[in-house]
Amino acid sequence: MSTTPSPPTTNACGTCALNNAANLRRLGVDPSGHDLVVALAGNPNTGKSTVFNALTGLRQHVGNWAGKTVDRAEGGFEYHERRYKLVDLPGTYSLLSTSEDEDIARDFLVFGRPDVTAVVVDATRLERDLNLVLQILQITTRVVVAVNLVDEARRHGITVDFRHLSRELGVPAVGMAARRGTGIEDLLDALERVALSPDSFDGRRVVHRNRRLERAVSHLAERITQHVPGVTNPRWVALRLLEGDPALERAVAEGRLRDLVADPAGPRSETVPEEPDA
Ligand SMILES: Nc1nc2c(ncn2[C@@H]2O[C@H](COP(=O)(O)OP(=O)(O)OP(=O)(O)O)[C@@H](O)[C@H]2O)c(=O)[nH]1
Ligand SMILES: [Mg+2]
Repeated sequence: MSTTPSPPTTNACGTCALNNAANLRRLGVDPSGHDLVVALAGNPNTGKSTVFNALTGLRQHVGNWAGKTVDRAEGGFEYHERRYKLVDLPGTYSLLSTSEDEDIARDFLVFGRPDVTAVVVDATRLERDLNLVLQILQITTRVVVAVNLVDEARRHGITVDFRHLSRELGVPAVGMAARRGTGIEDLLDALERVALSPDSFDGRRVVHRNRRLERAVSHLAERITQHVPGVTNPRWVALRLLEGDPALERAVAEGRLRDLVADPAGPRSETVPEEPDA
């Protein structure tokens, strides 16, 4: 497990999103001129745009997602002399591919493989919002949970135990009141830690209580890993294939699965963290 971050350059960092530039461009995001790529995800109305503005100021560009009518904002910021590209994903309650917004957010996380994803959640609706966090953790464990609206929560007598939340999820959870700019520094620090030392975190993966489903997912995930060494999220791919996800089925049929889901640096040093049986 590496705890000493090395500067991320395209040549030195095998797992950085920049090595995935072709896929990023296909998704309509040009990462050139940046060292790291950060996605901003979250349920609608949790303060994503407020966080986005607090991080990027006026340095942002607004357009559409490639071939879609859905708005896309991207911008940049610098932190500790590294240039981060920030991509605002559409607000969604899930990633189950039941709407164009969900497709866009999901495809960006799976195929764009950002270095880190900040998931903005509403401190007054944590239970609802953690559903999306758990779904995202199935795809990538390079996650920071930005618990926004803590000022609003306080007014309702709600306090959040961030250390406990972070321990339970296996990734950093930081408190924010983005409208006042509170918590931005903590967010930046957590984004940097996850982006530079992703292997230091052990994001929670859901294990299915249905044994037959769990067996099928594990079996298929193993086959996928054999077929595509370096695949970053074999359990997620397995689950989607079992569900009959047309995009992934097409990728398998056309032999493109490797291009979409594999790490260019080859197999990662860690295995997918598993939970004990519930
Ligand atoms: N009290 C309080 N209000 C906030 C905070 N952050 C955002 N808001 C307010 O919450 C509302 C929604 O914020 P947005 O930033 O537009 O949320 P969003 O997630 O981008 O919303 P959609 O793009 O519509 O999904 C706005 O009225 C913000 O001013 C905060 O930290 N505290
Ligand atoms: Mg918004």
